[in-house]
Amino acid sequence: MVSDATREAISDKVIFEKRPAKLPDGTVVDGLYNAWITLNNPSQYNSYTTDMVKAVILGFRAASNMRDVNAVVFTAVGDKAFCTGGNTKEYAEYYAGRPEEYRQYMRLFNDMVSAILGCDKPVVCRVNGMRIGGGQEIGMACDFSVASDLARFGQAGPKHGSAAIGGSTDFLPLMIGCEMAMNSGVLCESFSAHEAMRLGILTDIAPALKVDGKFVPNPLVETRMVTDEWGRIVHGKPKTGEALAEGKALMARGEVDLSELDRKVEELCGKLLLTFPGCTTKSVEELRKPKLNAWNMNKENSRAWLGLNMMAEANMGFRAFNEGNREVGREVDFVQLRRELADGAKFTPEYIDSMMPGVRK
Ligand SMILES: CC(C)(COP(=O)(O)OP(=O)(O)OC[C@H]1O[C@@H](n2cnc3c(N)ncnc32)[C@H](O)[C@@H]1OP(=O)(O)O)[C@@H](O)C(=O)NCCC(=O)NCCSC(=O)C1=CCCCC1=O
Repeated sequence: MVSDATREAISDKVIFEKRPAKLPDGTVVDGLYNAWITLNNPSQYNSYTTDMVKAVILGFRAASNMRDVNAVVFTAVGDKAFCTGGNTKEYAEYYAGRPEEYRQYMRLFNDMVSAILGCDKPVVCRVNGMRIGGGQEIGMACDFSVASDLARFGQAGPKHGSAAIGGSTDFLPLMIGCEMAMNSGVLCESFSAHEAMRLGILTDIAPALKVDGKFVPNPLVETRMVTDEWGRIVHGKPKTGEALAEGKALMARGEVDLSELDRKVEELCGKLLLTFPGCTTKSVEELRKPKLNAWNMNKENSRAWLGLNMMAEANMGFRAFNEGNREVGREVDFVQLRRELADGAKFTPEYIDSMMPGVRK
């Protein structure tokens, strides 16, 4: 149930809140609200469990129907992660080897993405930290994203036994271009908030590190618009060498403060408030169409493939992440796997067990 209460937990790990709407200058507006839907699973980087997916759907549907709600803010607890996708513990310990149940789960996941894309209010993703895997997918389904400049963005599928077909393969080519989409969706190379902004998946970024009481830009990445010796833009790329060491030292001295992120999110919601509601909804609906069309074209096939893949690579990859650790690693030995598959290895339970990190010395 979602009521008009100001704040309530709609599952043990999702909070629904109606916060008073504000004008762009911060003045509170009586009788109007923004609905905040907050993932609350910080110890697992705000990854979503099945129950959380159900609650997110409920939250979006409820906010969509509330006539006094201006916009929806989708965010998460803490400053580490917005969301790192599906809960790998649940994937590894429950869904691995259960293709039909995972297919049912994917009905819910698809409904979550569709609930965001079909929300009758503009949706703002408040990116409080890393947005990875399915987290990136539900984030990109939102209409606007405003991020902490310490956040990182990327996919995990092909490293952990999945494919980024819960939205990213639909949205990324449209939003950042096919080539960078390949980089992210296949190689799983993550990018910084500065790079994400430059590539076009963020509306704005906010400094989040305070050193000696002052905000400083992310000290781990290059923030100047400069090129390397070969003429390639390095803005947003990780610093290296001495600059990186200095950046890390600054990071260690500072503290994370998301107040500037909150100010920017409220300001954006305030700008939305100063528009005709019907015209804004229509504009949002139209501007969503490229994402929605791509999503609707592929989501059912993707669901079926993901279900069956829980017998093979997902079974192996998510278990490897879940059963591995920093010492033995959390990925399979891809070269060994490829060699053995080329020799005809089958995805039997014994073979999957034997591929867990640290099992074969
Ligand atoms: C790269 C990471 C996101 C961050 O790495 P790092 O900063 O080194 O942190 P970790 O030590 O790895 O993680 C900290 C603790 O959080 C737990 N954690 C992180 N992510 C998850 C998760 N998704 N589910 C459950 N728990 C998670 C981690 O285990 C640590 O806890 P511990 O107790 O062990 O200390 C890295 O964390 C990472 O790669 N995470 C997994 C990302 C991932 O594979 N996500 C699922 C992708 S697939 C997906 O989302 C899909 C969506 C719909 C369609 C189908 C699909 O596959």
